[in-house]
Amino acid sequence: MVKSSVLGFPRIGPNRELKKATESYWAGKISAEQLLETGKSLRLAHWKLQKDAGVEIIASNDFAFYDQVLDHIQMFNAVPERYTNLGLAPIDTYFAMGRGLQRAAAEDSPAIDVTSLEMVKWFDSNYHYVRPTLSDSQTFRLAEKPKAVSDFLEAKQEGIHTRPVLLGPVSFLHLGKADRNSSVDPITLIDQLIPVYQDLLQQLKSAGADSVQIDEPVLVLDLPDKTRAAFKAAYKTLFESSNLPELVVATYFGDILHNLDLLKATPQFKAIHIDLVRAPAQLDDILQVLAPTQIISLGVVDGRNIWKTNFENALALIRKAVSAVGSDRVIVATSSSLLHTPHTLASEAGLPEEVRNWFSFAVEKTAEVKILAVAATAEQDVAHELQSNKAAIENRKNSLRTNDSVVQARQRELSPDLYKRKSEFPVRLSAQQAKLNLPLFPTTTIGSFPQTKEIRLARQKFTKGQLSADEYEDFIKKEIAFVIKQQEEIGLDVLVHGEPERNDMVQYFGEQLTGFVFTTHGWVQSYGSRCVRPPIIVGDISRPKPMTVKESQYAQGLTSRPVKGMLTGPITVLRWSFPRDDIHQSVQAEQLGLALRDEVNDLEKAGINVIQVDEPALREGLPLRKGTEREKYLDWAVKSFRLATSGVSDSTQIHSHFCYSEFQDFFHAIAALDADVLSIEYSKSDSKLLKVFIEDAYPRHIGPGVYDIHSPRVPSVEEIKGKIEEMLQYLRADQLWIDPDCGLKTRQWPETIAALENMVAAAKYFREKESA
Ligand SMILES: CN1c2c(nc(N)[nH]c2=O)NC[C@@H]1CNc1ccc(C(=O)N[C@@H](CCC(=O)N[C@@H](CCC(=O)N[C@@H](CCC(=O)O)C(=O)O)C(=O)O)C(=O)O)cc1
Ligand SMILES: N[C@@H](CCS)C(=O)O
Ligand SMILES: [Zn+2]
Repeated sequence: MVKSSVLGFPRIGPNRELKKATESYWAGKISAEQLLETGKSLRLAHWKLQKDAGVEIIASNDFAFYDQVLDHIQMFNAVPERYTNLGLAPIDTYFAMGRGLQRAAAEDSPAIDVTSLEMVKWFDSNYHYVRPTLSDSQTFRLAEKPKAVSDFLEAKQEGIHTRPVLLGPVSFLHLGKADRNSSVDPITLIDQLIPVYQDLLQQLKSAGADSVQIDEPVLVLDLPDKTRAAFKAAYKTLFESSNLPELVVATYFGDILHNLDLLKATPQFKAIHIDLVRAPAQLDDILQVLAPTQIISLGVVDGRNIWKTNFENALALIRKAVSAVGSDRVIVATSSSLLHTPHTLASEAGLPEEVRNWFSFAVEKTAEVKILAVAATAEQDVAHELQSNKAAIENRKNSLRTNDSVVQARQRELSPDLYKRKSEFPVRLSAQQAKLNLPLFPTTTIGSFPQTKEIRLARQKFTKGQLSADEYEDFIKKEIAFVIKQQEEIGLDVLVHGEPERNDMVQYFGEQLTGFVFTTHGWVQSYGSRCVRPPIIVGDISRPKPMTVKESQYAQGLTSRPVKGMLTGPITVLRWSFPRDDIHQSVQAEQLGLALRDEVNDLEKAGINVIQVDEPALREGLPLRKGTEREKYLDWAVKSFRLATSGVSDSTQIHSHFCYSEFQDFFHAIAALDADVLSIEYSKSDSKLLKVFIEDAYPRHIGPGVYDIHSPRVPSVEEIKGKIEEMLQYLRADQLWIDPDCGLKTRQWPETIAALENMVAAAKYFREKESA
């Protein structure tokens, strides 16, 4: 019998119960016990719904209060000393690593001030994980009550037999980094880590787990030889241990053909899971190398998008595997964890019926794996489901909703001059300076200011019709006026309007463009308690009318300082939405580039002289492996940005922003954007990262972030001065801008003002020093 399997389920709950409970706990409104209770009820609900759907292989330990990698850091006692020293309860140590902790001294406790561990993107997704941060004297020790074991037992107690999921040792180390003041290469710690896995796996076996899913997603990457060697040696040692459960190695987000020898060398894995949504062509080769009793787990239901699975295509792959190895050695599965998909379509009352029938969220995908597993050997038992799937796929293919002849005609007429600014940077810079007259070390922010409870509530009231359009507009105007006043008082040089009118930097644009539809409950976790509701691209995209001009123009009218117009770039809108899978993403990016070009030009016409086009997702879109695909991607991605930004005059200053600092592997593309000013995330990075700007003699302006915005802690003036000093080792004073790592929407006002005041003071110090 072909079994069905879900590699992991979204944990936030149908109504973001986890987010609400976690934030309430942080605010001191509920106890740790109440938070743990919410976690437990979500886990049980999610296991139960999978069981009720008939899924045979259900994951446990896929739940996390903040992040699953952070869970492993704590489970292996790989917690840096600066957190263990604080004497906090385990759950608070956990959150301190996730989000930092700053607490004033009280009678019975000293002051606490720790930054968070670095958070980075999980492969090419919009999810962030907490990076294992390891020291030269690193040791690992299994927690007394490992979470993977207690979660397994919790499910068992409810009569649900699960397959625990662990992040594998090679991925754990490969995704980690050396702590500051350490230089350890994480993968060299593998021999110390393996005994911990041995112990954990044995404990899981004793608890009753017959099989464990061990995720080694790094197998889809180009791995250095030392990491490949570590994989072979680590699993050789593991498989020599007695009393282990069966191990299923899971890979996702790409093919593993370039690392196939590693799997050939480890035939003891009971099963191999592969992502056939991303890389269907790998199936043939994998089938060739399966060991005689090894099982193949086929990831045919997309864990990264919301489209209904094309059952006919999926069944073709499943049948191929069944005929090669027999039905008992085939599992039908989600391509990856369903973490990246919203909870259920059942909550979406507002979607047009035609479109709704094209989608499948986590609950519906859970049903899909089961239907496909049954269909593999007993098609007639699910004939009705197969028929309605076919009808939905056909309906989407033939829908008029997807085609807009005007957009398509405009795309056919694009000429090379649309991608080029009028003059080179030096000419533009003089024109911009003449207009803006900015000091050395100009200060600015990245766009958003605190999205307060009042702002969100006002928007909610407006959406529900409890506030009229005029009332809402007045409310937003007041917010903008407040933000402008604060910035003037703080002494910033280039101001922003603060983005109070935006629910999210992508959703807001999607809502104003044709070709998109929206959910009301389609939340997906982005990091920690933060969620996003990605819009869904269903058809050709265009901009019926200006999207941001009113707010920017209003803000500019309130001040004599320049106000930056603020847009989200084509690649970021594309990647943080659920894209179409029926046309190439480059076509969608081009449509977005054109829509944004119109907006940039309209902003300029409205008197906005500085325009920022955020592209934080540019890096995420980079194919995970090196090679020609990367260059092809970068070519169309850069073009879409240039299409959006090249229509302006020399004196209009184009900024772009990236909240990551890893440019090394595609710096040429960042340079090719030809933006006048780049702001990048930097505060938690090694200063050597800036070397790339010197090596390439980067001529334009750069604002590496001087403080972390994910944490409520306020950086001191001295701390910020230290950062600027570091930057000056690599960047010229006349090209350096001073700004935070990213937008301030998740912060509260008091810490925002305090941090920005310190930032401005630090900038002024260098400004004076330079002109002395
Ligand atoms: C810059 N980042 C972003 C990413 N992806 C995006 N799509 N957007 C981004 O900004 N990826 C990388 C990073 C990740 N960073 C963040 C930072 C912050 C958030 C965040 O704050 N998310 C909010 C939800 C934002 C939103 O859509 N808000 C809506 C709805 C608000 C809401 O919950 N309303 C309540 C009622 C009001 C109340 O009680 O508060 C409700 O509907 O029940 C809005 O503002 O209107 C979050 O809360 O998690 C995400 C990613
Ligand atoms: N302008 C946006 C960029 C976030 S990446 C903001 O400030 O929130
Ligand atoms: Zn950012």
